[in-house]
Amino acid sequence: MIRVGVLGAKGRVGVEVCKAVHAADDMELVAAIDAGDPIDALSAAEVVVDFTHPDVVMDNLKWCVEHGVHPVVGTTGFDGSRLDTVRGWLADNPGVNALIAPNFGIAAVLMMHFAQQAARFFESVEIIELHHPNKADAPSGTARRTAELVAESRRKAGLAPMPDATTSELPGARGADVDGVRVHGIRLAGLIAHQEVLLGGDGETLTLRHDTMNRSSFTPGVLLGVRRVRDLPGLTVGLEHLLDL
Ligand SMILES: NC(=O)C1=CN([C@@H]2O[C@H](COP(=O)(O)OP(=O)(O)OC[C@H]3O[C@@H](n4cnc5c(N)ncnc54)[C@H](OP(=O)(O)O)[C@@H]3O)[C@@H](O)[C@H]2O)C=CC1
Ligand SMILES: O=C(O)C1=N[C@H](C(=O)O)C[C@H](O)C1
Repeated sequence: MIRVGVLGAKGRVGVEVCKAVHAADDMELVAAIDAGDPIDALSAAEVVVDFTHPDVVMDNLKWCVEHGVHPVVGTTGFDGSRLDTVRGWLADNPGVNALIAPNFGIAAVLMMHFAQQAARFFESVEIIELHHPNKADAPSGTARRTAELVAESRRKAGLAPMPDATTSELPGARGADVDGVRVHGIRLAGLIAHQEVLLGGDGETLTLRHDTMNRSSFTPGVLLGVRRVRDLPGLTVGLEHLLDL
């Protein structure tokens, strides 16, 4: 049995993670912590799943690593500098591993993978992410990561910057620039989490679209991460590394 703790246990995703861990034959839910609860309850866990908030996730991660607990993190807000900080903590605490994934949905991971594969064939790529209005961060972690993967593919293929003749714009009208890729964020009541990657070339376009219909869709990926994190040395970023893509 894997002893699992959950941080953000009363949140939209945390509730689903607790249910999934509870239902798994090979896991025991030893701690379910939310804001204001003492974190020490997590000492009984081997693996901790974090779905909290970008403002608190670094403190949570530090606690886990320093207490020999392997974190599996779905919380977003990670940039290169935060990831380097986590790598430093892990280097100081050998034997502890961490998995951070901007999206644990299998279809979302495939969408990112397909975008990365397709990017080198197109002059233009832009990303539209659409989420519920209670989301704290923009752009979404998934969109940020997709843009980085697209940019990496374009660099490897030696592509020129994307054509864009805009010389006059209202601030924000062209979205955020993530590694040279434009990302547009929609916050709309009724939505959960959705993303389109638009790829354009000479006389044709390709649109990759992913839709999250319910938050239980994240739990198979989370459980996979919980089962595997102890055997993944150091920091792993992205669920794709656990899938045979
Ligand atoms: N990687 C993935 O697949 C996915 C990632 N996410 C990300 O996960 C994060 C959470 O999303 P969501 O569930 O919608 O958010 P919610 O706001 O619904 O849930 C977060 C929960 O964490 C609690 N919390 C806040 N601070 C702490 C703390 N220090 N310790 C323990 N619990 C705390 C919050 O309490 P309170 O409300 O009282 O502050 C809340 O109950 C976001 O960053 C989101 O982008 C979401 C979906 C999928
Ligand atoms: O906040 C959310 O809801 C989601 N957050 C993650 C992100 O920022 O990419 C994953 C998914 O989009 C849902």
